[in-house]
Amino acid sequence: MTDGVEVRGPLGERYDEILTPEALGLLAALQREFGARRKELLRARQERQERLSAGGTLDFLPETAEIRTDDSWRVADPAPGLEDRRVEITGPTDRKMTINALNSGAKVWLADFEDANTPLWANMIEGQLNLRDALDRTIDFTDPRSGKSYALKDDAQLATIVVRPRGWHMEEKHLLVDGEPMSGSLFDFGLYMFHSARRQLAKGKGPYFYLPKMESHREARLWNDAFNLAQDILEIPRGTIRATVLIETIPAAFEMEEILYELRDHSAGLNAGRWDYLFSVIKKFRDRGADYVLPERNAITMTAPFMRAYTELLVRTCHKRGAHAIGGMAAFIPSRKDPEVNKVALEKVRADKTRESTDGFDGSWVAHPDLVPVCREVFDGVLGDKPNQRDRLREDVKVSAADLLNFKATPGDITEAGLRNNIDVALRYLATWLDGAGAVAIHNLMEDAATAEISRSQVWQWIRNGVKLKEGETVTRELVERILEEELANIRTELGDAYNEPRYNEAVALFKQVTLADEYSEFLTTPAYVRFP
Ligand SMILES: CC(=O)SCCNC(=O)CCNC(=O)[C@H](O)C(C)(C)COP(=O)(O)OP(=O)(O)OC[C@H]1O[C@@H](n2cnc3c(N)ncnc32)[C@H](O)[C@@H]1OP(=O)(O)O
Ligand SMILES: O=CC(=O)O
Ligand SMILES: [Mg+2]
Repeated sequence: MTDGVEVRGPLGERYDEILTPEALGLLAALQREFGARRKELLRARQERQERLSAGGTLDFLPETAEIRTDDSWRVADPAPGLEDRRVEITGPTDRKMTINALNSGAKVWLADFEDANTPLWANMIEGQLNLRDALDRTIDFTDPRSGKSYALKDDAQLATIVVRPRGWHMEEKHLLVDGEPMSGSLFDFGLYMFHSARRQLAKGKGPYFYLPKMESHREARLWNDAFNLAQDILEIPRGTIRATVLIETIPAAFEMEEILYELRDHSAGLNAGRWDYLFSVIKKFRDRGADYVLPERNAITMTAPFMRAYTELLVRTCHKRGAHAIGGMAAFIPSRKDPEVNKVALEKVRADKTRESTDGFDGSWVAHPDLVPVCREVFDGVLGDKPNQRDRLREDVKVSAADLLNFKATPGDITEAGLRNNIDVALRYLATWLDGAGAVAIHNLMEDAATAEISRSQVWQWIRNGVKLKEGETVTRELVERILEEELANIRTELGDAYNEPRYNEAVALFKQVTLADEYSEFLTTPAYVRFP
């Protein structure tokens, strides 16, 4: 037992290999050093929210202008395995998907403890075991249901692993340090560092991370300090870690350059996390009336002026500082059973990746192994043999604060079908999440924590602002409750024997909590997490 550390989660098979006294010692050191600062930064988010709800706005920070105008600094050179990132596959860390993702032909695998993951204790610990086993090449297994066997290809053919820990808002309630639940971010980061950093270095790569849902450069500084402490404790040189930051909140879009600067010795660039970005826009301006109400989710595309402003600025900022700019997730999922669905998905993804590669992104994300070839082909078209296009400076891009906040120019409506879709998708997703899976295909689209946040937040915002549907009816609690019952009945009929009554009952309760309550829940996953043992 490590002093002051209490493991509250059950100890499954081989958990002791992950929760060693030395690993717990690193977690305790990280939590003790940074736990209070994390809470302060979360309070700062709240204060900014209060200012926005009271009519304030967002702008580039005057106090950091010097960082933006100083042309002399650049981020670290790309680390081994991260020079060429033209295709990145994302996904959860269960055993089968770990092998499939590593074998997929993508350059990078984002091993996800965030949007695509339900933070069940078992998922968190077994995910770490799977990552470690993959590095030791002891992960081969046979699926007991299908009988299919899985094995890793040769190391040279495997994707580079980049781990995405949970965001700063999440806690790991199964691990108490001095009586308090520790930060989920530091838990995921610390365990991966402890078990996998040296293994990665032995393979000529390194401990690499994707950092989610940040709202300010001060949060990036916290990560940078955590990197330095972990590297010092583990006696790994500072600067070994590399981290790509997801720009996926609207406040962070105003601090891209400062975020790169804070992490410059550890930076591996920025990624345009479009789904959480949309969620953040809705969340931050949720109380601000009609001018801030976006069209229904499926109507908002990456060509909406405010989305273009954000992605164009991201490429410009990254390349100015020598950093990679990585594109986001097109949600269309291919099908091995339905050729028409497959064709549509491939066309949509091709169009999305074509826009990104033309804009100057150095690579992009896919959600499924069958999308790797199309993404690779599109980026091959602009990159050829070059590993990236960081030399495309995009000095033509001029983006103002008003461009980033230009929500009014977004084409699209709010219809009853849009409201029904938000309710239906949120219910199905919540039932899946509560069952332990954080990503699922619904109506041929990938759904994860970020997309579900958009659906439930739109419902809350439309009620709060008394939005009128295109058909004429005003969105009220009563209307949402009526449609909820209707959509639930449809799901029950469609699923038949597979309908899981208790799970859906729980999903309904959670949905009501996060859409009908006066008070807005900052994150869907916070009240959802309370429902786990
Ligand atoms: C907003 C954001 O943050 S985006 C990033 C976070 N979201 C994600 O990462 C989602 C990643 N994608 C997924 O989880 C999955 O693709 C899903 C849940 C959407 C669909 O999965 P499935 O229903 O299993 O798809 P499907 O049946 O077509 O899968 C075919 C095979 O590909 C595998 N596969 C599918 N997606 C992935 C993936 N992302 N990584 C690894 N393997 C995958 C499946 O395991 C399956 O393998 P098998 O043939 O050996 O059994
Ligand atoms: O994490 C990615 C996103 O789009 O959200
Ligand atoms: Mg996200």
